[in-house]
Amino acid sequence: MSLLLKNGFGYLAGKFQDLNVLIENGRVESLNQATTADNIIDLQHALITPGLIDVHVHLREPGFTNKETIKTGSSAAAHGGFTTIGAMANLNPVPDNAQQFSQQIKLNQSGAVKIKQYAPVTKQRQGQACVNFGELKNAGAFAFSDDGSGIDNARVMFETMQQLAHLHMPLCDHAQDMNLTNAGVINAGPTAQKLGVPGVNNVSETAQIARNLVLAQATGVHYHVCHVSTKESIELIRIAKANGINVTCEVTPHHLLLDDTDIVEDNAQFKMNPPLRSQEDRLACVAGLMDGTIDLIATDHAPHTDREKQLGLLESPNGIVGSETAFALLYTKFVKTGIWPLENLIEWMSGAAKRIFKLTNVGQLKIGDPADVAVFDLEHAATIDAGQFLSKGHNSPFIGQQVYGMTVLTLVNGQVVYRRK
Ligand SMILES: NC(=O)N[C@@H](CC(=O)O)C(=O)O
Ligand SMILES: [Zn+2]
Repeated sequence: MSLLLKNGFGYLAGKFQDLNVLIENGRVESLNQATTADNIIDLQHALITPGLIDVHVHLREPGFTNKETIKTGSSAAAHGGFTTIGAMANLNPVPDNAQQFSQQIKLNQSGAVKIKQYAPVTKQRQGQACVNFGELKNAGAFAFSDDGSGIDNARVMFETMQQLAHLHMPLCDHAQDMNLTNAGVINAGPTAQKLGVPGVNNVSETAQIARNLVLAQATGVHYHVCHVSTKESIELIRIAKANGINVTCEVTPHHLLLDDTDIVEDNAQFKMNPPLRSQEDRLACVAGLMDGTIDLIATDHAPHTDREKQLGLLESPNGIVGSETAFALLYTKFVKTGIWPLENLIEWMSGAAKRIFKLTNVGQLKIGDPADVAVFDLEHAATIDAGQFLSKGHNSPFIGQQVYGMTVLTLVNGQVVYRRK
């Protein structure tokens, strides 16, 4: 069976051009010659991109399936145009041994998109005893992360980096020194003061990155910083890169789009970790991406129940959903306004992750590649509506916003995993 995606346009050979993508046996057969196929979908001049890649999501299964499941989380990803996602290990049980990890990989196969599974760095993600890295690499770990928690013990981090350097595996760091967070629930600053809640200082992130950059340099490990959020962190990473340290980092859509001045009342839809920082920090994130200090965009999709998020800033858990809104929000805010070239956004949301994490079996809209493809409607406005989410989580600060660039179609290995009704 062949499928032709007709009358689209996409970025090819350095420019945007009309595309007619022919897919056969799950692979891209040609990009602009075909006129017929067994099945034809007329894209009506929508944008075709390589399937987006999100290296930072929380799928919650097993352990927290009231918040999300592999099925709902991966369907949400497909709805956002993502065809490959990196799933974090803050699950219950934590997949911290080969048997549990293999079980997790099996569970992940029920997903609508390709799921790369992170292994934890320490047993039970407690930051104390390291997992057996070699065993988990062999079981299929794509990278290691204790995401959700920082690793406060420098010796644990140093030994981890030594071993992962040896195994050629990335260490993905949720950089946060728990001794410095001051039990904060939003960014430290005027907004926290006004609302009368404790604030998280920038140094809780940046100090740990500083230490870890030193350790990364000493070990040569690929050190990847998850959801970077402070201007000081970005400046340190900029200097580290200039000095040849093997560091990469990601930024979330919300740290590019929002800052703590957007929090006008006690509303936990604005509570996540790291918190929305100051406007200066937000602008540093945008500048860091544009000058190459920040390598890619990842959503940190972190679903929680409606009930949990109604608890208010002090009591509710950290995190917001992101899979289903990321591309449209960023397209609308930064591309439609002329701030970013469209091809950069596509690179930051797909190609960069494939390159940096050396992802295999992930298509990039090249002839012979697996047909992992996304199609976006740049012409018509839509309103972000939690009722349309396929995620179990509705915890988004962006509900009600008008955007362009909603997903029309998502294919994984040539199979339709999302199609707009
Ligand atoms: N990013 C978040 O705000 N929450 C994440 C964990 C985490 O990274 O803290 C979650 O799993 O809910
Ligand atoms: Zn995190």
